[in-house]
Amino acid sequence: MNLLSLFLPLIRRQWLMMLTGLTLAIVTLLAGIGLLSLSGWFLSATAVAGLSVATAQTFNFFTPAGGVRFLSIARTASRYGERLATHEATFRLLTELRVRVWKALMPLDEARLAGERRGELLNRLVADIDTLDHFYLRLMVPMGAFIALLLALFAFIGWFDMGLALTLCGALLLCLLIIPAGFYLLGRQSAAAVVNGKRRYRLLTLEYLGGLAELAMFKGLKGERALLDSAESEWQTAQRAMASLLGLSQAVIILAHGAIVLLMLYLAAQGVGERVPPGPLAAMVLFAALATMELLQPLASAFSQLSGCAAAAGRVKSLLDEKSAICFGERDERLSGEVGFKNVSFSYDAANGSGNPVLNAFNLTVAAGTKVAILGKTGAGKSSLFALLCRSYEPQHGSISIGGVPITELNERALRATLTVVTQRVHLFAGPLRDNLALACEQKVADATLIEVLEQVGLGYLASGDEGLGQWIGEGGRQLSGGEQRRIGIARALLRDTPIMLLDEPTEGLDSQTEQLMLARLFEHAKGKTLLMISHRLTAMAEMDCIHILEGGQLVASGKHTELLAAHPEYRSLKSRN
Ligand SMILES: Nc1ncnc2c1ncn2[C@@H]1O[C@H](COP(=O)(O)OP(=O)(O)OP(=O)(O)O)[C@@H](O)[C@H]1O
Repeated sequence: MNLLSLFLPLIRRQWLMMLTGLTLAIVTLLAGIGLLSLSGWFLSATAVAGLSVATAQTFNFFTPAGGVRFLSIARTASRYGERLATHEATFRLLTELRVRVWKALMPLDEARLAGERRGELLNRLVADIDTLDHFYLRLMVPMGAFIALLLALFAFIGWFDMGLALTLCGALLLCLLIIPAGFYLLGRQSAAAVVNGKRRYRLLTLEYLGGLAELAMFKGLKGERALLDSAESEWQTAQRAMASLLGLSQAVIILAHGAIVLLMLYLAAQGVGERVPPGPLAAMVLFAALATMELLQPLASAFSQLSGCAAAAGRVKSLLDEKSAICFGERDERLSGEVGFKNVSFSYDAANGSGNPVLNAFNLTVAAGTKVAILGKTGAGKSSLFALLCRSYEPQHGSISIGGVPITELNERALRATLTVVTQRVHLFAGPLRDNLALACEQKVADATLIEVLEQVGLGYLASGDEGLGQWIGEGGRQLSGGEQRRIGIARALLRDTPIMLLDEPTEGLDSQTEQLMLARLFEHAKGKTLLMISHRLTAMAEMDCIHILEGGQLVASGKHTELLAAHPEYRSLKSRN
C-alpha cells in the first residue's frame, strides 16, 4: 500500500518516460523471441529444403535471412533505447521522490526532528529511496513486459496451433503466479533484514566517525568497534541469505523453463496445427519456448526484493506524512521591533505529560529600539525564550508578539526577515568562507562587503590568503578555532539588517579584549534596533536599558545595572563570580 501511494502521484507525472521504457522493453523481448523462433524455423526449413534439388532451388533464403538481420538489429537498438528510457525514468522518479522527502523534512519543527537521529534521516533520504528504484526497474517493467509478451506469444503460436499456445502460455502464467508469490514469501524476512542491516550499519558508522576523537580519548574505541563489527556481520548474514535465495530462484526458473521446453518439444513433435509431421514449424515453436527464458529470469529476483522495497517505502512514507506542529500564518509585513511575551508557559516534553515547565506564566515586554539583557543560571530557560520567538517550538499557553502582531499570524518569511540570531553554537558548512557568510543575506552580496565585515570581527586575515573568500571551511568549520567560529556567527549577524537582534551568549569563549570589541561592533550595528542579549556574565550590562533575571520560569527581578547591583544579591553574586 505504501509503495503504491508513494508511486502513484509520481507515475501520473512521469508516465510518458515510464511508458516509453516499458514499450521499448516489450519491443526488445518481442524482437528476441521473434529472432530465435525465426532462426529456428529458418535453420530447419533450410535443412529440409536441402533434401532435394528442386526444393533447394525454389526455397526463398533471402526473406527469412533479412528478417533475422532486421530482428537482431531491432533487438540491439531497442535494448539500448530501453536501457536509456528506463534508467532515465528511474532517475526522474528517484529525483522527484528525494525532492518530496526533502520538502517534507524542511518544515518539520525542531521538536519533531530532535527525536530523529541524523543518520536515520540521511538513510531515508539516500538508502531507502535508492532501494525504491527496484519498484519500477525490476518490478513494473518486467511484469508489464511479461504480460504483454504472454498475449503476443499466445496470438502468434495460437495462429499455428491453439493447443500449443494454450500449453505454453498456461505454463508461463502458472510460473508467473507461483514463482513470484513463493519467492516473495521466502524473501520477506531476508530482504527486510538486508535493508534494516544496511540502515543500522550506516547509522553506527556515522556515529562512530563523528565521535572518533572522544572514543579514542576515553578508550571507547574497542566497544564501539565491536558494535560496528557485529552490525556489519548481521548485515552480511542477511545479504548471504538473500544471495542464496536469489541463487535458488534462478535454479527454480531454469528448472521450470527446461520443463516447459521439453513439454513443448514433445507436443510440437506430434504435430503443429494441421501439419503432421510438423517439419520446421516444430523448431519454431521450440525456439519460441526457449526464448521465454528472458521473460522468466527477472521474476523471482524482482519479487524477493519486494519486501525490502515495501519496508523502505514505509519509512519514506512515514516521513512524508509527518506534519510540523508549527503552522505559520499569512501576514507578511515589515514589523517594528517591539517584543511581547504574555502569560507564556512552555515545557519541552509536554506531549508526554511529564514535562517540567521551563517557562511558567512568563511575561515580558521589550520596547522597540531598546537594549535588554536576560540573565539567569544555566538551565534557567534563557535560550528557550529565543527558541520560542524563532518558532522552533510552540508554547503550550500564552502568546508571543512582535510589533504587536502575534507571531502565529506571521508567515515564515516575515518572521525570519524580522529577526537576526547569534546562537550559542555557530554551525559552519563544509564549503567556501564566502558561502558561509553570504547565507546570512537574502540578496547577493559583494565580496568587498564580506571582507569588510570579516575585518570588523577581526578575521580579515582569513580572506587574505591565495584563495581569499574561496577558502574552504572544513566540515563543521574544523579548520577554524572555536573563537573564530563564534566570530563568523557575529559576522553573519552584522550582514543582516533586521529590527530585532537576538544574541545568545555571543562572546562566550572569547578573551576579554576580543569580547569587548565584538560587543562594541554588535551594539553599534544594533543602534535603532531592538537588542535582546542572553548572558550569565555582567559584561556590558551598564549599557543595557533594562536587565531581567530569569529564575524558575519567571522574571524575578528587573532594572538597570546600578539598580540591580544595589538591590539584588543574586545579581551581585553573578558579578563576583566573573
Ligand atoms: N531541545 C530540548 N529538549 C528538551 N529539553 C531541553 C531542550 N533544550 C533545553 N532543554 C531543557 O530546558 C531547560 C532550559 O534550557 P535552556 O537552554 O533554555 O537554558 P539556558 O538558561 O539557556 O541555559 P544555558 O545558560 O546553560 O545555555 C534545561 O533544563 C534544558 O535541559
